[in-house]
Amino acid sequence: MTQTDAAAKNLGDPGKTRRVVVVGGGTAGWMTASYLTAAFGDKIDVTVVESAQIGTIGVGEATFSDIRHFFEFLRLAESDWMPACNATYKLAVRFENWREPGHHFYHPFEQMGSIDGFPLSDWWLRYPRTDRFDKDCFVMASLCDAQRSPRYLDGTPVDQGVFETGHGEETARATMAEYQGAQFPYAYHFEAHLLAKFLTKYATDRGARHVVDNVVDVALDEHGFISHVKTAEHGELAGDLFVDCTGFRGLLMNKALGEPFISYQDTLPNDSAVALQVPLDMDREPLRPCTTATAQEAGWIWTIPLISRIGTGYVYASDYCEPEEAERVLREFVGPEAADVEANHIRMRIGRSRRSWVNNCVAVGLSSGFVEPLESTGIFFIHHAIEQMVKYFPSGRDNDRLRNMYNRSTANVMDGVREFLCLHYRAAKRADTQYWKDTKTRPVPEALEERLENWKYKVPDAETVYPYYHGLPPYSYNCILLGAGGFDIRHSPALDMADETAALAEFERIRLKAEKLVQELPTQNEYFAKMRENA
Ligand SMILES: Cc1cc2nc3c(=O)[nH]c(=O)nc-3n(C[C@H](O)[C@H](O)[C@H](O)COP(=O)(O)OP(=O)(O)OC[C@H]3O[C@@H](n4cnc5c(N)ncnc54)[C@H](O)[C@@H]3O)c2cc1C
Ligand SMILES: N[C@H](Cc1c[nH]c2cc(Cl)ccc12)C(=O)O
Repeated sequence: MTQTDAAAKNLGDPGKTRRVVVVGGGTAGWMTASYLTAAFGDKIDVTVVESAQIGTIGVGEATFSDIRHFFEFLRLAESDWMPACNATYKLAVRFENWREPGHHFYHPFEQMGSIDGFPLSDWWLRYPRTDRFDKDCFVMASLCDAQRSPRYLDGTPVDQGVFETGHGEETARATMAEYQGAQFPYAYHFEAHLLAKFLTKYATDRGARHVVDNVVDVALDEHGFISHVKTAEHGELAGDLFVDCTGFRGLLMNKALGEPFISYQDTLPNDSAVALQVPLDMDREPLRPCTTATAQEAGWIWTIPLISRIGTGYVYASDYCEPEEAERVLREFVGPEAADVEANHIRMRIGRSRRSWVNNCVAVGLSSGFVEPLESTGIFFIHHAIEQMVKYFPSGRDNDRLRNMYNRSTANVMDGVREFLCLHYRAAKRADTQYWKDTKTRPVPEALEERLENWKYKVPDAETVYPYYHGLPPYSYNCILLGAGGFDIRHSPALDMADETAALAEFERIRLKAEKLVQELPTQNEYFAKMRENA
């Protein structure tokens, strides 16, 4: 649709927000364009402008289980998008060597039970069945160790309960906020550039305009609102709302509008990464249904199994490790398969924009904020931002209240995830290098210091974790604290007197359910080999 078409559709009404210009064609840009077209159809006019010269970040392949709501909102079933994105399932993050060499534990997608008002983790501290908190309290930990698929070969999902949406699995349409309390049993891994390509078609098939060009200037009016962006070859792109999806550069939000950036670097020092895309033959190599985070001397290496390749990379602190050393460590970790693969070195901007919505500009993705991908939160931030953008969508220009509510919500999500990541380093037992020694003394957000002291006496629960919505449930904190081994946590004194019968029965129920599912479920390799056969 040309700008004149948009005018003809009365899209230029100053009292309405009808023309949305998205600058950037990475995961953030195309997730935003797709979601807005799904939300508002032809009531708004969406244009995406992306540079052919400036690349996307090229990584970002593991997700939260909440991402299911994004695809459902677009009315997409897994069969619609997973094959196009070489996607696999993710049951958990597997943390290796965070406690000591050779040790691993999981942070799974599975609610943790409670007995007589006490979390299962508290009962486990009083009556530990084994030395594996994760396997004793979560069925999924055993499925991860056995590298099982979360679906049977006929496609039936492992836990029917999570799909009771009232609409059937394929057409449920909901936001993350509507599902608080429920817990889907798995998330996904997918190839980032293939997802962007898939969503480009999804959005343009539904009317979004795609302009491949460089934005060379951002024009502000006398009120500091963006009137248009100027492109190298396609003239001016006018709009009512501009979405900055330009990545770490924050072209509109931080450069044109001058919105300050709040760094998290003092508490999260990992500011660099080097990534490899390593070919994988799923007929010969296992497809572990987890994202793996393997601790290293100055950071950690991610391993993300996809249908055709492994996404892997070393996230490290440049104060402790040079890029060349990081690449050497990564290549040694991967082995000979990495020999002919080009490395992608990335400098990460850790922190967030003070505000992510200023005047008529909303930043989404890396331009809004980012923390290292230890818990796969980048795409969750995008998804949350887009849902909130629709929730607080402006009627015109006078929307201070909507903007303020949006900015508070966005800041809380990122500040909360920051705390959760800081916890990983404080809770990690290892202290064998200066990097790991420093994790024990490095400052953390003040509120977290207080929470850490409290958690030594009482496992984390809804009353004692970060109080605002940030995507992570209390059980996630228990997984990290009791998995990483660096904290001595006491059980509640009440459990010295309470009857433990029901708790011990619950541990046995978990053990038997895990045993049964490991016997019944296919491996992820078997599942996707079957899907390939049926294609
Ligand atoms: C090392 C690393 C690992 C990560 N792993 C994960 C993960 O496992 N899970 C997860 O959820 N997230 C992860 N992330 C975050 C994830 O990669 C990003 O959130 C996601 O890719 C969104 O990026 P983006 O679209 O904001 O920016 P980018 O991908 O950088 O895209 C920026 C876009 O802006 C365009 N652009 C820039 N300037 C201009 C201009 N002047 N004119 C026109 N176009 C312009 C570019 O062409 C590009 O299309 C990771 C990030 C890093 C750095
Ligand atoms: N909103 C939850 C967040 C969550 C719960 N468990 C995990 C495990 C991992 Cl590895 C990442 C995020 C979460 C969800 O998306 O499931």
